[in-house]
Amino acid sequence: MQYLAAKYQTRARDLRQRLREDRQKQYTSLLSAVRRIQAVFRRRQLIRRKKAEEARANQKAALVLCDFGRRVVTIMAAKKELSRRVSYLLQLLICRVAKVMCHCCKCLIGPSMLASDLSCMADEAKKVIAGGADYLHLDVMDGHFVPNITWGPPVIKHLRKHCPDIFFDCHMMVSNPEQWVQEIKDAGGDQYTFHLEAARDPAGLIEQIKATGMRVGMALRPGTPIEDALPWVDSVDVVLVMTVEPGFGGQKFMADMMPKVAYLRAKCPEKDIEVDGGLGPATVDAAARAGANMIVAGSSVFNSEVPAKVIAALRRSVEKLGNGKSEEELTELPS
Ligand SMILES: O=C(CO)[C@@H](O)[C@H](O)COP(=O)(O)O
Repeated sequence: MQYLAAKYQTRARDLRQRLREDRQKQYTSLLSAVRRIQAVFRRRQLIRRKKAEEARANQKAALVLCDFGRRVVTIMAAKKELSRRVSYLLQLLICRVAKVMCHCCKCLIGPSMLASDLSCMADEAKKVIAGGADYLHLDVMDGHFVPNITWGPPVIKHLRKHCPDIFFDCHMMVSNPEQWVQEIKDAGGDQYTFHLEAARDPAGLIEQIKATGMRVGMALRPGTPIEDALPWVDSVDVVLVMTVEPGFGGQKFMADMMPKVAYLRAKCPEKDIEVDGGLGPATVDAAARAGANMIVAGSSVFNSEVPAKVIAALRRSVEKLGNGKSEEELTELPS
């Protein structure tokens, strides 16, 4: 009996020992797997940080070059030695030579609902959300600041019920932007973009918008020089550079607005820069190269049989020409 008990005790001890060793082995291999994964993440983070630092250094040098070039061109244009168009082209060239590109701002695509079939706005919104839209661009027009009327807070409020999660970027083409801040917030707006040309007290308006918790956007008509916006750029979240005269969809993209975008990108490497008007797969490259990261597109998205394809094409352009991603890192085009 004693012999048997001793035998089983020894066996049980051996078994416990083996179990302990197995657990130890499993734990060690799990630990080394976790360490390997951590190392990969750390390496990726380092590469990303290095790229961002390089981009920032390039942009600083580019900014000095841009500033100098633009000053010369502006002085010449003021002395009527250069036409406005030639001066813009020269500025664009200066920005290009200065390699104002590659930023780390996330690419966001916002279909403009103005181009949708407004008799079934909610379904149209759901269609582009399913197609990969990052946000919806909602053009509020009052028939005074622009020669067209669209919708206001009540329509936005109803749309919000159908699309509870998507970001609403409200582009306020109105003469009195101070009047609608709270209404837009209450209707479900996430971003309030006012036109600098319409604001009586931009600093006060920016504070008013911020107090509601909405993101602040500042839009510029094509004729407004970028210099007019500089005092407010640091206080807003997004600068919207209009690439058509505001008021209507389906207009021709104004490539001569790109120096504004490039200049702004060089000055503010981390700011969201939005472009709006005439953007589609055929025109987006110029905007992406100049440094825009938020792309509003109406007709090109809603007139397409497959909006998801257009949205992906716009995104790829910004990722490639703006973020400097390699071919393998780009968003895949849907089949
Ligand atoms: O704000 C506006 C027009 O004022 C834009 O949002 C347009 O709605 C863009 O439409 P497409 O030019 O892309 O068709």
